[in-house]
Amino acid sequence: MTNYKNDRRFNGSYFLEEVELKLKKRLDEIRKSLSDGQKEIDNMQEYYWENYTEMDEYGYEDYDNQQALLHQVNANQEKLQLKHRFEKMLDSPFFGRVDFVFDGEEEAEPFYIGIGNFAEKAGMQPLVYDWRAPVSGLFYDFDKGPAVYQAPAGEIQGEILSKWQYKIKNGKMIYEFESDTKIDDDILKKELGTNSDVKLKNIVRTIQKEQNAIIRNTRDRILVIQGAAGSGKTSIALHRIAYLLYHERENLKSSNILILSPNGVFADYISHILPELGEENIREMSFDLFAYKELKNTAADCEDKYDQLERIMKFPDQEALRRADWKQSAEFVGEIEGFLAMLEDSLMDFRPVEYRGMVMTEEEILKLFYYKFTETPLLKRMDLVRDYFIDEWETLRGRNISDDDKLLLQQKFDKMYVTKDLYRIYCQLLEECGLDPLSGAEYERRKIPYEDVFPMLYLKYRLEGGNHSHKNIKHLVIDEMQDYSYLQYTILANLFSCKMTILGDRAQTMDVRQQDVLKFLPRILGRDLHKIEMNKSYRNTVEIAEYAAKISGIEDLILLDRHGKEVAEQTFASEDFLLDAVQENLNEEFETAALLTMTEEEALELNRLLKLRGAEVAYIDKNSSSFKKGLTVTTFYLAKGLEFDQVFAVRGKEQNPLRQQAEYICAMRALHELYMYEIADV
Ligand SMILES: Nc1ncnc2c1ncn2[C@@H]1O[C@H](COP(=O)(O)OP(=O)(O)OP(=O)(O)O)[C@@H](O)[C@H]1O
Repeated sequence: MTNYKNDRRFNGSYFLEEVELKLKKRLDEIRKSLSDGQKEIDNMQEYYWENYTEMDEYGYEDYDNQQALLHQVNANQEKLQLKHRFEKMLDSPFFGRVDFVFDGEEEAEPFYIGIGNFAEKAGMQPLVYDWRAPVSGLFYDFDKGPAVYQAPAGEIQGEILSKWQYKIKNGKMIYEFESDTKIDDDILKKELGTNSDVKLKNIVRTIQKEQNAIIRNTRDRILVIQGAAGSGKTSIALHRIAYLLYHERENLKSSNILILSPNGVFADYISHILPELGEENIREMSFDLFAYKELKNTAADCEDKYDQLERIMKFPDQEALRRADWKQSAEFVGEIEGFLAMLEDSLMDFRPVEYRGMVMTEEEILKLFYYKFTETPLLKRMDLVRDYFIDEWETLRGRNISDDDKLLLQQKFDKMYVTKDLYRIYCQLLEECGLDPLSGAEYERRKIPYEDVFPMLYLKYRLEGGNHSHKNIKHLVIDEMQDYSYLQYTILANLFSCKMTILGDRAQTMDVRQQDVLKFLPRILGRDLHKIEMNKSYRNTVEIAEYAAKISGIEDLILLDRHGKEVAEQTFASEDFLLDAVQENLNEEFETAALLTMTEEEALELNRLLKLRGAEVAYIDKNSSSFKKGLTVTTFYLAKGLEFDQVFAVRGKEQNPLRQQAEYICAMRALHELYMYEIADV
């Protein structure tokens, strides 16, 4: 074996200089080619406008021109993406290196790993490998010694001689060292010890082995990750998407992926990771918002999930809680199904239809309705009977029915439904179940309570058929899985039959009881779902995580050995004293801090008092779409999924049924310092 240590390729600093030169050269070439490409596009357009009147009458020439133009535009678009990636890489071309000897060979090969592939010329062997490339798996999964990775051609075996980690900033080597262990704990602690940001960080430099296994899992159709707060679920889900986009780029585009996320602030918080990893951003949607849009023709307004939470905390009524829970359960889905079977008769008032000499008897209608079109959802079925009638009439008479008459016929057939109003039908369902119907008869006065939003949506789909606008979605990501009910998953399973990554933490359920969705998910999504548990928490210091674990009763949490200040608990006589303490403890050296309350009313009041003191604060409400550096005031439920360097949590009142979960959620938002405050009852 040659002394590979003398080879310049094995010296990170030399290699950095070389790569930077080559990156710059390649960037110059791309810029030139982009500008040539743009000139070509301009020329093509000019040629088109000058000549289009003389092009052949069949449009062949026109078509060829358009195709050539499209081809050039696409080529430029690809070059532009490459340019963005290389510009980013110029700042930090690589962060790791594995020296690997392939089985049967003598010499080691250095594999440098960065956020993207980089080769001196397109098609040449990369100088730097994308962190998602097969060979990069060596960096995340193995120590020194025998190692394997999965290449497209099969398993590649060999030996890792050494592993290196680098920190490069603005093109300068900040540090480089050889590390024996997987991803050195010291580096991880250093990364985690830094201040938080208003955006979630990318973790490519320090992905852990168990996290890597989830990111690179392409085998399982449905992957469910139950992970403790701060275990990296959201980070992993986003890196997994980047990985899948890289590996399945032939048939998976960013437009084929959808994230179901809890709210706008969270969506903004995670929005930059994919672009940072060189991928396009993906669509994000709140399931609540989706439901409201679907029901906008049924009622003028829908209650918000957060309004329901506020009500539970302010007026805890056991009976109401039980009812709301029941309406989201498998049992209620069964009730709806029973009701639907009954509706087949009770909703109908059949009568013969006569039109210009042709009569369809009641018996004929019944036959079509209950036999021929029985598979069609109830509220859509009569349309088929009507179309059948129109078809028959037009065939017999040899002429078409006018649009006005068709409308008239539609009214005749529609009259056979006692009502087509989903809201009224839903009220009937509630009455059948012995519950009070909803109030407000006219559309403008209707506001659907949150507990009825998804049952009504379920009923709508069963009566009218599902929404098919998501047919192009090939991968669905559901974050905060514990906050979706049996009924919601049933609806989701009907809307999406694609691959899914589902992640959450039962200890952070925003309900009175913790919910383990894994108890019912296999029944809804199929038995082939794969469940993974993650108990290691990365976000907080040991002091904070241990304190939070006590609140929730979690015992199996594994903590990274990062220490900080003890958690401070204090009771104050008034809000003013509490705010004095917040302002005293606010540390300017941190980037972000949050004052978290249980209810919106408390958050608004503390925000108002802080503003009166002239403090610079940002307030997050349910319509906010981002959060800012400095101090933020909000409720625990809107802070879910986010993290802050310092957290000042204001504990709830004893009778608040969400108190335990809320305190756990607040505590786990803190990276470095946690203050648990209380205002004494007077
Ligand atoms: N391998 C890693 N390297 C560096 N940082 C990591 C790693 N894994 C997780 N983190 C950090 O830990 C913190 C928590 O990650 P993330 O928000 O993804 O966790 P989560 O499980 O979704 O948390 P929660 O359920 O509380 O919202 C983030 O700051 C993230 O950057």
